Amino acid sequence: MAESVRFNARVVSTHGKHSFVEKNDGTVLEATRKGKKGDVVVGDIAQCLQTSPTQVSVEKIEPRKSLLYRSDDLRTKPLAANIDQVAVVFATRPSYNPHFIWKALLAAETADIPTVIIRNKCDYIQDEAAVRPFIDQLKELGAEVVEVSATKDPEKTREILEPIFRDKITLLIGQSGMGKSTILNLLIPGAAQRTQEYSVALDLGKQTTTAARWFNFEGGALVDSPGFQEFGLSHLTLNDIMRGMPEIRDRVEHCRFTNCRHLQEPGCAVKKAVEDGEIDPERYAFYKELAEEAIARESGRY
Ligand SMILES: Nc1nc2c(ncn2[C@@H]2O[C@H](COP(=O)(O)OP(=O)(O)OP(=O)(O)O)[C@@H](O)[C@H]2O)c(=O)[nH]1
Ligand SMILES: [Zn+2]
Repeated sequence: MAESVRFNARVVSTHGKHSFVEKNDGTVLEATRKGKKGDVVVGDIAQCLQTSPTQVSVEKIEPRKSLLYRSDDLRTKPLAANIDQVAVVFATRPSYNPHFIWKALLAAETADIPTVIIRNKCDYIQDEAAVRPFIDQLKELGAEVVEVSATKDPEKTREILEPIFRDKITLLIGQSGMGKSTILNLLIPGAAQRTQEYSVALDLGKQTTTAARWFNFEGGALVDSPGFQEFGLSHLTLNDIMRGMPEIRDRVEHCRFTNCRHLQEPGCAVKKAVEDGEIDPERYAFYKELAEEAIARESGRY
């Protein structure tokens, strides 16, 4: 093949310095990025220059329609690019962390990406009473929630999820063990095995695939992210947090001070709503924790 062949291709997985891109015809090629490290994100459209029959060099990344981040104390990492929606999978067993789901909602809201929440394992009917208030609250917060049982009723699960995922690029996230892989494999048989093939091709071993992976699905795509227990938000500002929580955002105009941070300020409409039982104390505690962290970060920065 001529060395000067150039084309655009989708980044379907990243592994440190290496990534894989998929051409329109379905061919997957190994890609390297010269000079710049770590700026290739799953979901990116990469301008490629073919360097061998199986390899390309990424020359440039096309402008992104969206970019979702997650962060820890040390750094902020892009999770996926160009996604249309985030699907958060959770189940009552093993136990879920409400903060994980709230943080995912907040991160997506800040990145201007809609969210759908998938409650899996609804065959555990004995957990129904405990989980219902949480689901009702998610709906009140404006989230779309669907309930499925990927192993007990795969047919129905497919019926519910197909129309949600069709023609869209969806990032799947969830804490470990919630059934994300089961759902992915139900919709795209063999998806989990394909993930391993990438690692084998690069001789990376099974453990090294830690970034997101792209799978074409019915005119759109499912992007699988690694199971993680925490969804860090240290890239958000205090303003992002206030604007990203509907029950805070809707009350700020009634606070006495226009720059109210809803912590110790007198005449705060948010704190009043907590006292009056209109805002869930747990949601306020979640806000307070994130807000205090953001304030500490912002004051440390200047
Ligand atoms: N009872 C029940 N079990 C399920 C359901 N869906 C998945 N499971 C089981 O839950 C366990 C975890 O499922 P996985 O699909 O591996 O979970 P995951 O979210 O991909 O977890 P990680 O691989 O750690 O990210 C497996 O034993 C599944 O068989 C369900 O609808 N009901
Ligand atoms: Zn206030």
